[in-house]
Amino acid sequence: MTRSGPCDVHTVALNPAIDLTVGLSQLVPGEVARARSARHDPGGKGVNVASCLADWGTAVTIHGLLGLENAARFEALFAAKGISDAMVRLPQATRTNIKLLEEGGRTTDVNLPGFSASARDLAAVEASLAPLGAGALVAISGSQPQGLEDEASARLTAALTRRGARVVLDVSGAPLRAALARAPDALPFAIKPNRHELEACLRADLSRRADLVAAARGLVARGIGLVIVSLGTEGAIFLSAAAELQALPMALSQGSTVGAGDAMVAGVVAALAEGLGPEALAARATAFAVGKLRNAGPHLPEQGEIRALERAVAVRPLAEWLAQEPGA
Ligand SMILES: O=P(O)(O)OC[C@H]1O[C@](O)(CO)[C@@H](O)[C@@H]1O
Repeated sequence: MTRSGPCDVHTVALNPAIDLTVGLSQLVPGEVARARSARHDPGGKGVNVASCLADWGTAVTIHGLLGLENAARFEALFAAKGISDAMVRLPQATRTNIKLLEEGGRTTDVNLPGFSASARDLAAVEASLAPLGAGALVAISGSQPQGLEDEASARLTAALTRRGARVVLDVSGAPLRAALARAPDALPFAIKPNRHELEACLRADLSRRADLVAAARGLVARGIGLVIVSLGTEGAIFLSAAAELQALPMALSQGSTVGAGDAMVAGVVAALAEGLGPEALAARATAFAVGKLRNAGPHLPEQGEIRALERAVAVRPLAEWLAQEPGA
């Protein structure tokens, strides 16, 4: 595997998780379910992003917080994939999140709150990111542990942005709202909410395409370089000052959808690191997400398969998608 990338690439996971994926024929709430299979994978958004980037051949360092009690599973992943480990250890256990995967691919996630962290722990993560400035690309992903202020990810983003790093931020809820409330010189370079997360953050109904696009354009006008909204089987929209695009994946395989969004973030980071233009970036990000569906755990298929998927992604002007409002 070739290592590539003129940029210095990093990810941040403040609240990683071991994903316990339980295979069931069907989930019926309130009834006893007999599991057909179970597997444990090191996960959490920042871990998944780092793992997919490493599979692609990008040299990557992971930062954030990790429970000392069950760190071995993560350390084994980092060692196997050559991921540089700069995570701060807490004398606790990393959470286990439950993924109930039914035949046909429908997944129900039960995400636990995880360990508690303090302002001092966040300061230790900030210290590990302190050397990063211009030339660095940093993906900050996932929820924040209990004990940290809603501002935690926004604060890391602001410091990195002010030093000239580009931050790709994939958080939701109050942490996303806090990051978007910042002054233009402290905003992330890119965000990737799904439609529901953007609606919750902006407290707006964005079910109509026109409203969704207007909201995304508003964020670009405020100074976010790249706004990506993921739309499940409808693909994703990509808006920047340079281009407005929709990328539509080919027929999807029926694997667990867990981590597909993280793979998309990894694809965005890989594309930015390689200096790809907007169309190629949209195709790369979508191919990573589709490729991830084919694999259990935080793993991408090999490069050749991703490049074939990339060629099969349909990227078109956003105006075409906008003109086809369902029910209009
Ligand atoms: O940090 P959150 O929002 O609780 O999400 C964590 C979950 O998301 C995933 O990263 C998938 O996106 C899982 O690996 C993990 O269990």
